[in-house]
Amino acid sequence: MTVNLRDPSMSAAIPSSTSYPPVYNFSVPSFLTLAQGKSATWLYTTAAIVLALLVLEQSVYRYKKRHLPGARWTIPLIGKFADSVSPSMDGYIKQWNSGALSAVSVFNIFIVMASSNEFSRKILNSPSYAEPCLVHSAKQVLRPDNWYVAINSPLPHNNLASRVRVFLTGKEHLSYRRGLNSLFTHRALGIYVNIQEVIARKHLVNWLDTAIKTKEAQPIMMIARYMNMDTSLRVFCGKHISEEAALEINDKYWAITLALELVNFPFAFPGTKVYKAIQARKAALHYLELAANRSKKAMATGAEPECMLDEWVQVLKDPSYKGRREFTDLEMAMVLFSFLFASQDAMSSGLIYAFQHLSDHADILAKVRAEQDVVRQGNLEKPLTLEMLDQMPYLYAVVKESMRVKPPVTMVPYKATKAFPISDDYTVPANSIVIPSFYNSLHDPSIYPEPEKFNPERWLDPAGSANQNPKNYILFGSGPHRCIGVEYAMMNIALVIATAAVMMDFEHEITPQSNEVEIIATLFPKDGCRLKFTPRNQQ
Ligand code: HEM
Repeated sequence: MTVNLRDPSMSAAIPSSTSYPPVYNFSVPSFLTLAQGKSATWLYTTAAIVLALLVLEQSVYRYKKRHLPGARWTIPLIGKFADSVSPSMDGYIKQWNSGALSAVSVFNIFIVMASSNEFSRKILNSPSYAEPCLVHSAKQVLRPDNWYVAINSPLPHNNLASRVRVFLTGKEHLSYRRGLNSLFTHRALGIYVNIQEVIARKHLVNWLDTAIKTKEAQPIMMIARYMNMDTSLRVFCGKHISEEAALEINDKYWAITLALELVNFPFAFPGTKVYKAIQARKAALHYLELAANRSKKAMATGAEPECMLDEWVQVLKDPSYKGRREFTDLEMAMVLFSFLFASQDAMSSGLIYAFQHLSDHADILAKVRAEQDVVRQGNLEKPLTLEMLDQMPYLYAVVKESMRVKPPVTMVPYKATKAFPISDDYTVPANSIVIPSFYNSLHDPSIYPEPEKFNPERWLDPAGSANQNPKNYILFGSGPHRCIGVEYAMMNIALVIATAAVMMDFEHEITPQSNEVEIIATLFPKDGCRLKFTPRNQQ
């Protein structure tokens, strides 16, 4: 991060009240002197107040920062706003490497960045001191009238009816989340894997068709995002959502990704990014609500669950289910939307880098294929099942390693709800943002020798340092808010690359931007990962 420090000596150049205003050599009409005298006083007062505020701003920053690494002075009013507008990986790495804890201020919001595994885990596992917090635009997109209020005001429980619950905190979060866990059981994943397989094949066939026509490499960024969205919507809603609706949600969802900047125009006026994102959310919620309604009707006929909604409706009907209660269509839709919100960018990033890593390492791709041949017993059309995936340790090592090298989510903002004594010599001031970062944990050379190297083998040795230090693999978070979709996410990325590996060959067109990272909510290769596909064995 570049530090554009304002020269502290500049404050000395501000004229003192004794030398200002300068004396002019012309006479002032008498009717103006009174007004001039008043405005001069007003000017002095304003200047004094501004100066006092600027001094106060610096003092508060210095007081909160104490000995932590970080700029000695904060840029008045905006702090490191410029860095947050166009974040760069190099900038973040510099910040993380400046210390296990470091300080930064943006628009007078005091931020403590934690880069070590110890401190990052401590933040994630200290719910009585810190809780997740979303950037302002995310609150607006996720419906400010629900989850945001849910966290900040002690409303009676039944008033929480139409809120996205996954970002709740404390006991309410725990009990709500326990209910959602039933959507990711082994039984449920068994239903999803069939859907994922069908959707992945459908999209990969389309990728191949286009490639055969154009005979050129194409960036997979947007087509992979679409595959991912289609998969999520089918897994969540099955046949209760139409092709057209899935397409519309996908088209509009990009507006949501683009709105997830740290700082956005504060009002959602038409034309602003946040406005477009809110329109996209409204469209998505409309279709998801319809799907919830259709699922309830289908399950009432005694049909077998075919998607996440069906599974949920079925579980809720079970008289022995502890968290049994009614969920409105809108409530269900909002939970599904929060899953989309939590997963679309992270999953797309994970998937795109998995393709990039595999196409850059022919030897590793060959091993993935060899494993596929064995488990599929030579039948490459054979649909994958959970049991088959369980027999693919190499494939899972590839997925795990790909996301270690390029973690989709590098940090998660939390807020200190009270003074948080994070270390022996530093207490995070109450109401500061405190950000656990994952990158250094995942690139620690003492745990992952040659950390930049894509080396799936490191996960195959149970006694190796990678497997011996599972706490370092903090990619999905830790503690009460750890990602609820871990298994599902791993399974989906594994399934897509396994299917792609058996269906086609892919060649990476390396450009000067291939190894540069673009941060759009999550990490992406700057050139969108340009791949040339050909049907396998038919080059
Ligand atoms: C590669 C894909 C994914 C990555 C890297 C990822 C990463 C994360 C991370 C880092 C967190 C925050 C954890 C914390 O604060 O300790 C999180 C939370 C969450 N994730 Fe994921 N995630 C992924 C996929 C998914 C999927 C597929 C779903 C759902 C279908 C999902 C749903 C959620 C939810 C609901 C939360 C909030 C949990 C809570 O507050 O209790 N994620 N994820």
